[in-house]
Amino acid sequence: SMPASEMELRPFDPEGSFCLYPTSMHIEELCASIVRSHRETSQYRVDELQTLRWKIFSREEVHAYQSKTVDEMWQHCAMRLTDAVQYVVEFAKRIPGFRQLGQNDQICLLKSGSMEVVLVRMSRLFNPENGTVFFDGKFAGTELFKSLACGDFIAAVFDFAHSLCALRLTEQQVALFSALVLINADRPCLEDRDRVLRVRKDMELALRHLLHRDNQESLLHKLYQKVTVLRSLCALHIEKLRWFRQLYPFTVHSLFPALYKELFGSDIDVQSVATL
Ligand SMILES: CCS(=O)(=O)c1ccc(CNC(=O)N2CC3(CCCC3)c3nc(-c4c(OC)ncnc4C4CC4)ccc32)cc1
Repeated sequence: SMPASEMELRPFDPEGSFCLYPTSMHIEELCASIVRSHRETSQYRVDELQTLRWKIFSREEVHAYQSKTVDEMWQHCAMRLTDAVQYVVEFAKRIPGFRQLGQNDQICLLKSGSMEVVLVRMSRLFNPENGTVFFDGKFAGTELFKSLACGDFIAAVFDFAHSLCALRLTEQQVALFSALVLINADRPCLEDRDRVLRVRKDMELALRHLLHRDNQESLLHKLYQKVTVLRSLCALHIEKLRWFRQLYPFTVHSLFPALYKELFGSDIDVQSVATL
């Protein structure tokens, strides 16, 4: 988090909490704009997920998933993931300041951060009462993903969703935390780190402002701890992806063109997409 000294340096009048950096928005407006972007780009609203809680996969349906080959189940999951990643791309494009970054830095932040945001959003899809997550239209337990042959990874994903769920974040807090996860000035692939850092500082201010307003400042360090877990989960994910790609090179190859054509539409090499 930002040391107090830096807070003083920033042009910032306590009354209006007006910050002069690129977004030239009041922090209140910045919060409202990020929350709106999150709502507009969430595949499911929280109240919809509430009404769907009772829709759980039957034994036969679970068995059908478990009967898929490793290759088929990875393809199926990849499609679900690619849908989710496309919504995250839309969210990113609506974050004030993101579109003002260089094109390569926008792609760099998305390549390195979209999986982390998918994981943050997954906590909204998680039902802690029965440890299931909303996937493919119903709620599924870890056993549904057995044929992925990544039991340890899926268990870690569910554990993370459970632990984030336990913080009982509001939609606004999820929105601002997602923006903070995405606008990360430490990504190795960045070209203009300082520009990203300025947008990042606005995201930090917005989150601190919201947590102060919600009288939940104690959440801030818990959220920063979650960022470390996110990083390790994504590293584990990339390990699994590499393992899978060695086993099924053609499956992965057929997957990627759809992804980067859809999401990035620029001539980045397939290798870099694989690190998504
Ligand atoms: C991105 C395109 S790509 O570069 O071609 C690409 C890259 C990686 C893969 C393989 N990983 C994968 O499929 N994963 C990983 C993760 C778990 C950790 C993060 C997202 C995940 N999660 C789910 C999943 C859910 O898994 C438990 N539960 C609910 N929803 C979802 C999806 C968000 C809709 C569904 C698949 C899925 C495939 C394709």
